[in-house]
Amino acid sequence: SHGWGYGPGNGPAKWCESYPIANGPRQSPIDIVPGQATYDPSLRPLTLKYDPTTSLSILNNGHSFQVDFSDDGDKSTLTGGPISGTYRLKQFHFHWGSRDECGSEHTVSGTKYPCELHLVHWNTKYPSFGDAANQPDGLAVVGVFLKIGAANPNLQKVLDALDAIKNKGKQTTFGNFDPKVLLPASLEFWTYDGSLTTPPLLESVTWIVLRQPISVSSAQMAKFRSLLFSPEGETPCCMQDNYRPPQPLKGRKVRSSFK
Ligand SMILES: COc1ccc(N2C[C@H](O)c3cc(S(N)(=O)=O)sc3S2(=O)=O)cc1
Ligand SMILES: [Zn+2]
Repeated sequence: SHGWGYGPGNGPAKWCESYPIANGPRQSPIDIVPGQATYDPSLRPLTLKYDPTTSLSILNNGHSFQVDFSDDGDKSTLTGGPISGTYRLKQFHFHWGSRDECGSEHTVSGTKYPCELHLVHWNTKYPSFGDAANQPDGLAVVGVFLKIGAANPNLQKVLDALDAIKNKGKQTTFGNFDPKVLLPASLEFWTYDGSLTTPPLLESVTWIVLRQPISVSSAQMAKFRSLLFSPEGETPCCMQDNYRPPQPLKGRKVRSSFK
């Protein structure tokens, strides 16, 4: 079937046809304008406690690749920041461009980064991820920008696994990985109420976008682009430009954890 994607016929401009919430009041991503963000001293520091024994597998889902975590306990959690309660890590994935000048979903004063990491967490006040994903405070996604610079050794284990999941639907085991190694030194952040940036575009995400990027080399970016959107046996289609452009702010306030 003609499922959603990032091509001319099924890309972000068309998603509203099957997902009318695409034009909703709290869509993501957005352009973050630091000068218009409000410093909020009531925001607590972010606390990310990840246990490498919860990492399970790595999957090419046909629109990105994701590393999945076991979330049947509170071993890998997000607390603090703008959220109350405990959110469990479910998966992380990336969005990237066909070239180093584009690829991130959030932008900063219009600046695009070549890649953006999303760490997806769900609110344990709800019985399951699926329930949480349909609640206005159900999900919290930590966004991390990747900036071209020195090769990032902490990315290499993830990138080395990509040869095994080249095509849509391929999955392989991916144990003993601590996603904390993918975080920058500073956990200063911007936060705002938003949505999933892919269908079903649910408006259930508290976004927490870190101010400091991590590094990635151009060669490492080429590795991301070696993945395929297409299943084995179909015409190969490089996985790249899998990002949604910034959406209207519609009166939302962006808060910062820093002055
Ligand atoms: C209830 O229906 C569902 C709820 C959530 C999902 N997911 C898949 C999405 O692609 C998606 C996109 C995310 S992003 N780019 O961080 O905004 S996070 C995320 S997901 O893993 O939560 C699927 C079905
Ligand atoms: Zn994402």
